[in-house]
Amino acid sequence: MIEFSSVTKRFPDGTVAVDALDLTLATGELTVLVGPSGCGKTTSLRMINRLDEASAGTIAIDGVDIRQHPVTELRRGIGYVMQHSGLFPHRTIGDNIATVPRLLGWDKKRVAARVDELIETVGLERDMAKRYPHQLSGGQQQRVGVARALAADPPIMLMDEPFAAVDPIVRKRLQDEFLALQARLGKTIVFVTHDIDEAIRLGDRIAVFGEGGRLAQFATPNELLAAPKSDFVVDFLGAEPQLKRLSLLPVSAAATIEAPLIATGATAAEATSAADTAATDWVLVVDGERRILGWHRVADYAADTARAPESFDAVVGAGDTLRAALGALVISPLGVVARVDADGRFGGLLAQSSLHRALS
Ligand SMILES: Nc1ncnc2c1ncn2[C@@H]1O[C@H](COP(=O)(O)OP(=O)(O)OP(=O)(O)O)[C@@H](O)[C@H]1O
Repeated sequence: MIEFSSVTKRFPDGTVAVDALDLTLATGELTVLVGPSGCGKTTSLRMINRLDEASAGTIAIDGVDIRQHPVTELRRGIGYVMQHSGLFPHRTIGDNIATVPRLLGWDKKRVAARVDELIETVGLERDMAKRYPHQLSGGQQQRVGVARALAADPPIMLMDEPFAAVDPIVRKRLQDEFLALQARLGKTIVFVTHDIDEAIRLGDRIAVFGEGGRLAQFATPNELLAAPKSDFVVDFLGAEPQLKRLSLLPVSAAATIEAPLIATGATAAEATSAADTAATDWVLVVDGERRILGWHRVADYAADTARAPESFDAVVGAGDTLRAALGALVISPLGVVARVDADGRFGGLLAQSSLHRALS
């Protein structure tokens, strides 16, 4: 746990970068500090590893004031990923990653094994260890930056806009990989960005900073989008907060509605009864494994039970988000989306009311 208590940072020229910050960052969570330029995010981050010293207040890690230990000891437990990767340009990738383990006096074999392991962990090729930073793409350099910060397996990681310098497609890939990595490693991460969408994607919790280094709101992404505390936060969240919420919620978060299902070869009476129960004028046809074969209007089916079903493509997987469900819903001829499991078996129907209830 990292705890800011009434922390203020005033620079010698009088600039108040952080103003009376109270903030508790939970162990094992990824907390994002987000806000407009100059609002004190980086300064807050740099105070945790004492690259900047607080002018007033205290910062404690697991209940111990960070000033109680020598700085070198403090930093040993804190990985730091800088904007633009901050790699040493004249050292190879391997040597860059090995920086902290060597400082800690690990023997050569252990350092080499750790470098190999980390290069793979962050999704690079092993032979890249011999290259120099300028021989890598921006995205690859950022991966090396992450590997270097992870080298001594610190419990805490500070990340200052680590993915800001790469294009949106690479950024999204790095974010996905990083989320998968964090799911495995469970580090306590403090992540600075000015990009609210990145904050929403990555954060377990988000601290929104306002002008003058004051905390505007601290909440989970869903809480933030559902109940922004001030006009400033509303503005900062940007357009379509409800769509952003849908992209955070899994399909499983929405209640399903009654589904008019029939098996192939069902009688007209069975189809009518299924449709009546679900208050529809159509039915979905499933096979013996509950895989969707298509749909019929009940009236058409009653006239000819041998007719081929219409195709039904409005389908989402259980692991998809409600935003994907909404995308499928708007092009669904029946105004519903079917949830299916990994084997394509029917798992329930969602309608607009399902999404509405999930958001309210
Ligand atoms: N060494 C310094 N001396 C004086 N003022 C500083 C110093 N470092 C930062 N500041 C000021 O403190 C304020 C907060 O800066 P900080 O870098 O923490 O903001 P930020 O939210 O991280 O901004 P950005 O997103 O642009 O990086 C700014 O007004 C900045 O100009």
